[in-house]
Amino acid sequence: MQRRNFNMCPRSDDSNTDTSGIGSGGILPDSTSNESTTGIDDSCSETVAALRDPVKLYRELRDSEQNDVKLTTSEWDDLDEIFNCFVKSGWASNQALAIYIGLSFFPTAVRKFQSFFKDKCTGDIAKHLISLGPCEESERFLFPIFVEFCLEEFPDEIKRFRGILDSADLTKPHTWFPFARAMKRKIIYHCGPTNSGKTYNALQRFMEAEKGIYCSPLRLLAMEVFDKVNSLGVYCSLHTGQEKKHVPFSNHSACTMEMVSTEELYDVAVIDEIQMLADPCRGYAWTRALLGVMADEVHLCGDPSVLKIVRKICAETGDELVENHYERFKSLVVEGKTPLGDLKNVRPGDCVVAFSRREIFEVKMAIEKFTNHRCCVIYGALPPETRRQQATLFNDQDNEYDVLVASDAVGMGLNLNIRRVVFYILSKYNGDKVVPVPATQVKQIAGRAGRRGSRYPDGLTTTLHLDDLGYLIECLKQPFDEVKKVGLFPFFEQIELFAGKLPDMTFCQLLDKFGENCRLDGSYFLCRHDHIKKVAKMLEKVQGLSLEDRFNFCFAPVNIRDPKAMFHLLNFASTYSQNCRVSVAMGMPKCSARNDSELLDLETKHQVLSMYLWLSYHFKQEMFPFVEKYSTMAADIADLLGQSLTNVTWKPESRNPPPKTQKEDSYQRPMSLIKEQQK
Ligand SMILES: Nc1ncnc2c1ncn2[C@@H]1O[C@H](COP(=O)(O)OP(=O)(O)OP(=O)(O)O)[C@@H](O)[C@H]1O
Ligand SMILES: [Mg+2]
Repeated sequence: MQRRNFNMCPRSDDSNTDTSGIGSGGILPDSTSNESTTGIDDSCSETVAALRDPVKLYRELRDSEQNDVKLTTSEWDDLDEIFNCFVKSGWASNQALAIYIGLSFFPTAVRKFQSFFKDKCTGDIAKHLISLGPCEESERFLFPIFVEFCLEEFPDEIKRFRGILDSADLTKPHTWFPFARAMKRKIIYHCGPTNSGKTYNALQRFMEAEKGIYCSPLRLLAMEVFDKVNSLGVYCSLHTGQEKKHVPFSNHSACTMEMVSTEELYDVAVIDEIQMLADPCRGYAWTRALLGVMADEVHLCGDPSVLKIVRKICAETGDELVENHYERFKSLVVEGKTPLGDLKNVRPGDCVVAFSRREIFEVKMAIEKFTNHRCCVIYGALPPETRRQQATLFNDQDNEYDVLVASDAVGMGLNLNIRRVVFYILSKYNGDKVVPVPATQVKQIAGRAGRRGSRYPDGLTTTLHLDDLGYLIECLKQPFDEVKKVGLFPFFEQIELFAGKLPDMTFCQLLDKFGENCRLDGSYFLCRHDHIKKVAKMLEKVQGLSLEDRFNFCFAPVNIRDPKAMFHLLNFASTYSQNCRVSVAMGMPKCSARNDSELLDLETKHQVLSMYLWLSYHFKQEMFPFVEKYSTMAADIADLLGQSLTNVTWKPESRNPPPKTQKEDSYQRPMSLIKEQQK
């Protein structure tokens, strides 16, 4: 492994080699005389101490007898204070990483060094240090001596920590895919705003190719491409975490990003929504696809935010990069002077966007109560099949469902007959507090209005409240932020190697340790994995799972805030660990939901079945033998959900309501007009 690259301490790996360049640099002629074992109260000798070669200085201390230096009590206290400062020094603890003294071991090492120093120090050194006091300069004086001390005293600790770091090395990720590196790939970046034809053009090449793969950010979009391509006469299969539809004789496939193979050869690969490289949670899947897919032509579709970093990555991989820039077919118009004001003013083709399940239903019910419009709904907890059914209902002209109420789940890539996007609200709960919706997301969602080829080719957008209009305009005007880092997450093999160095840790502790110790190049970040850790923690009580099984169970698609879904996942893992065939212990609902808790129950039931199907494709299939039965059940529940949504007449609840009390500095929105009306 390469040595860590730090500002100071360019030591060679041989701990017996003298260190040049550590410390103040000015080295006096060799002075082996141990002249000052008694106190020398002399500023000249203090300067001498400052200038001495730390390596030699350490050796002298080490080889000297116990000191008989005479210091006053307050001077000893001063020395302790200096060491207290040293042990807290961020600079010193970071520099110590260069010799593989880890952050957790650093305080112990410093305390041992402190005892050693107080036992052995000579008067001139002690006085010099005391004269510096607890400050950066004293840290810089002590550090190189500390380095020598550690190298001699803690070789095992250093070796162990070095092993850990070596196994948590995520640098140079482009070298992880030697087969893709052996190819001369041509990367075509379709770069532009929403509704500019990026995906359309990439798909043209995809369909012309002998063999192609389309990688989607969402199951729903993969299904849309699967349908579209098959309808145009190109046989195409579908491969998502939960579903494999093999179309006979097909050479084309539409998959979700996580499912793309880096072992199969393709002529054309399409990686859609490439800006998701920077997604804090799922970014690693885009990075893996970009670095690893084995295709002669790789088409990337997305906004310009990741263009620079893609250029950098292509320079590292040696791939040729072609950039195709696009403009929006028709510009998006903000209805500047007239916010909607009242939900009574919705018109056919409007999509009202809210960010919680409760608000979505609140809006739907208000519109249906106060107007003659009927609303379809799309939100994240709905199965893709139900979202698609709702989208079709909305797109279809021959019915009364002419308004859509949706969450940000509508934001990516979908082509809907939307004339105007109306933001009911421009803040959302991020799991911690209520924050303004990020500008990139606002643009993405507003970009759903006025799609080319739809019934409304001219797109409009506005807000319900006048107060929010300024923020909407600001978001649309903002240029795309340039992304500096893209996501990475270790493969199982990397975690396994790491676990080998820390055999007594639970999987959850391993993930924490990996996060603390992993090394990354400047263009990469480690993706957030709180979700995985939460599942790992729950599965700790399940005995008998191999590390690989645990790893795979932790990636199962589960809503960690839904206790019922978590309970089922725990059951699946327990049954699997006992080597028994896994089934779902759950009754099948007979009719559509009559109230909100029944609707929530349908959503959960579908998620549980969907999780089962996912597990069946990620574990030995014979352990999950009821795939057909549960697929049918899942489809039936998706239908029931669709029926339920058209009949909603009750007051909905949030699945995960945000805390009631809001901090004063958090984003506040005006109360909805409907609520005011109701008051
Ligand atoms: N050359 C074209 N001929 C006919 N239809 C087109 C053409 N280009 C794009 N379209 C249609 O315009 C709509 C928007 O195109 P597309 O989905 O490719 O946009 P996009 O830039 O990928 O948008 P987003 O960023 O939202 O994904 C689609 O319905 C697509 O079929
Ligand atoms: Mg697109």
